[in-house]
Amino acid sequence: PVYTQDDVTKHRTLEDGVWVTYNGSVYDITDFVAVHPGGDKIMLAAGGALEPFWALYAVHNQEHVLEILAEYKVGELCPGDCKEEGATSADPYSSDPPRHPALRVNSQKPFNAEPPSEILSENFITPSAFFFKRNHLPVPRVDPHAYRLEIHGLPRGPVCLSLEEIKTKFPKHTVTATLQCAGNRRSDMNRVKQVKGLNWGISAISNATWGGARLRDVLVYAGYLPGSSARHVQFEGLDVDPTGTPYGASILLGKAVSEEGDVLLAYEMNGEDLPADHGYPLRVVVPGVVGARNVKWLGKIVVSEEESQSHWQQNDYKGFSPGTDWDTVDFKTAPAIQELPVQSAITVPQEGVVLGAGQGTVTVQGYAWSGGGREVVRVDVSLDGGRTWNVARLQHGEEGGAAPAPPNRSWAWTLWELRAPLPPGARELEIVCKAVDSSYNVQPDTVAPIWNLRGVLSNAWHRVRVRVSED
Ligand code: HEM
Repeated sequence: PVYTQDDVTKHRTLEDGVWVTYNGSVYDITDFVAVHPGGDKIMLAAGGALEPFWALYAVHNQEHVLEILAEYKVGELCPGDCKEEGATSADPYSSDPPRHPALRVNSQKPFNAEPPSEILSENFITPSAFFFKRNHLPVPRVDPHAYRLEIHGLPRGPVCLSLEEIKTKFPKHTVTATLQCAGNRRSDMNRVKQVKGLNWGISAISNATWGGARLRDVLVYAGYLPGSSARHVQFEGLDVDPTGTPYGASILLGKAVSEEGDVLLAYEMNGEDLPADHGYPLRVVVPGVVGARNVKWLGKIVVSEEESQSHWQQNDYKGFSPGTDWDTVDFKTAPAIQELPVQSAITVPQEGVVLGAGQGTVTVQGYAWSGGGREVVRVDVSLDGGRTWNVARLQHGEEGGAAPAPPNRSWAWTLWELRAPLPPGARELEIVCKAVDSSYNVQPDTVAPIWNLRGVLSNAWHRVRVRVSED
């Protein structure tokens, strides 16, 4: 039999059956779940594809694993996008791409979702399927042959480039860079007092290798010369609201033209064409700068004396005092967020888990990152709510074969780990982490003093409470 992705997605529990797909086939693995050597992690794949998980857990790249899987085959997956025709209703989201069911969805339309945090720190490079998705509008379907990028505001006059020209006229450059949503960890602020915005956990952050043309090279081609009075580079997406207004944002021209800014017009993510959710066929990647300025489905660039006048540049993505509320806020008084502050969070163990005292040690893992290319120089971890501290072992990209980042160009996150003896007799641990960047910026210890009405820039010490069993 042939099954659609929808048929597979319906099978996500032991009661309804657990189905997965692999290489175009469908498997009913309900009976295998209890005997899986890797434990109940297998349930993360329920209703979706195995490939992105097996990219994380390379132990599966062996023949005997495929032999086990073959025993559970029940049919084929409908090739291509087998959505029922006629469903192309007036819904502007009807052409959104399929997504992996393991993502934790914060909003379906527009699609906003984060990966389960326990898998976030499994790999230095986040597989694209699990990279957090933050869309403001429906995903535009762009024909790569008809695609054109317009560039305005430079001496050569309006310049228009096809995708092929962007790929062939300019050298390809790759950059490994972490993107973080301004609202990452907003749920911590919500616990202090309700804010407006998607209730992101700790996983609205991910790391990928991006490939494309340098924005600098494209601007120089369009006639950019130092000394112009322009200060900003505005970007417009091809994603539009019902009135036809596109998503828009801007960055400083200085960042865009700097030899060391590494700003890309990216057409590749992790060695493949950009996925639809990440801006196919072309997006901006602005390393060290808040996700919101990394405009996807890029249609237009304007070099200007002015910032982008878009809603998202002017009336959103700004920080305010904890004393400012929706009656008193004046968005004109705060600058648009560009570089983000130093951040870290604990991905393992998860809140509420029970550790076995018999093991004698606890392993704590997480991520740390800072904006503006500032390197993470230290991560401190406490097992007792912040009274005593240990220094975590940092894992920069080099262990994965990446070259060390030059000074002030640490665009990628740092994963870290601490293995420490369990404090004797402790029945409960309050695990805390905090990172230090190369400018010796530190994270604030509590959320309340940095609370703001939009719930952005949430970077207080991350705390996770776990219990220790008696055995
Ligand atoms: C039907 C799908 C799957 C099959 C047939 C399968 C099979 C296996 C097998 C045979 C091993 C032992 C490999 C060895 O040591 O030689 C293993 C280990 C493991 N699996 Fe899976 N697996 C599946 C899905 C998954 C998924 C979706 C995940 C994660 C989300 C996962 C996570 C793991 C982990 C972490 C281990 C390593 C455990 C350890 O190192 O002790 N597996 N799996």
